[in-house]
Amino acid sequence: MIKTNNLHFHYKKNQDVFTGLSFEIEHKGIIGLLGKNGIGKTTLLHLLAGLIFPKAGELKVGDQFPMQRRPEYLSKLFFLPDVPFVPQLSIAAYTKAYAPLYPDFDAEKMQGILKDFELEPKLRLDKLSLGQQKKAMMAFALATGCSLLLLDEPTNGLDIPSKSIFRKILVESITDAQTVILSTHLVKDVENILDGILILERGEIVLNQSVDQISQRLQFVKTPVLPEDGSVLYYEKCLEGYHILQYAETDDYTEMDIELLFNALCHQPTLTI
Ligand SMILES: Nc1ncnc2c1ncn2[C@@H]1O[C@H](COP(=O)(O)OP(=O)(O)OP(=O)(O)O)[C@@H](O)[C@H]1O
Repeated sequence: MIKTNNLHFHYKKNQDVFTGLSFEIEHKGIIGLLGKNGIGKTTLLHLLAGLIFPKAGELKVGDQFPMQRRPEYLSKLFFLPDVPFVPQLSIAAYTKAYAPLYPDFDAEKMQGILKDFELEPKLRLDKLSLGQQKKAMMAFALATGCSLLLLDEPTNGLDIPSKSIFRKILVESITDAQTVILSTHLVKDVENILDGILILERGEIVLNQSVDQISQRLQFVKTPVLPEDGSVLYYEKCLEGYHILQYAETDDYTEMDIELLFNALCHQPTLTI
């Protein structure tokens, strides 16, 4: 479980990023940390990775405090930054040097993912394009078997085929014991693979629910005419007329549109889902 309680953080005085952030994530699986540019997604991942420390309040992952940077926590955690740091090593040499830090590292899995991404282990990491570096590091991250994977903007810089390979590999690789938190402002890139959604807006978590809970409570409907019965929580104009978000009144399942939900919560952060 990930728990923050009254968490405060700023880089510079009088420029607060978080002033009392409190939330809990109990479920495992793939969790999308969504929010606009500059809202604090990377900051939250850095705090979870123990790279920066809370100014006040509590941040706990299971029974560990990330800021203590205990080896037993760090060996179960992998953080993949938006722009990965890569040494002047081949993928194979990097793996040989760093895999021993992760007790559950699966070399076969790494080879399989590299193959899916069409990368040869002999390639030098520092000579790859940004997208290729991200794919190589993604392969390493998934092979670590860490119980917490923090992926910052994982699809940023990937071409269109690589984005769908990434989604497929991620879904196939993750076990029930793992939690992946992936931050993105490209919500369409991760639609359909998320188990949970965390939306950050103006220093607060405005949505923290599983996709199942959201699908049970909300309906996403396209309609030529805007209902005037007060059932509409949020709407956007579209080619077919209106794309509306409303509370589910029937058991009919509708396909979730994360972008519509995200926009609804950015416009009305107090909306109760
Ligand atoms: N090293 C830093 N020093 C000072 N301010 C910083 C630093 N890193 C981030 N910030 C500020 O903290 C706030 C949150 O930044 P953060 O990078 O966490 O946002 P983000 O949600 O990840 O944005 P994006 O989607 O653009 O990556 C922003 O106002 C940013 O300007």
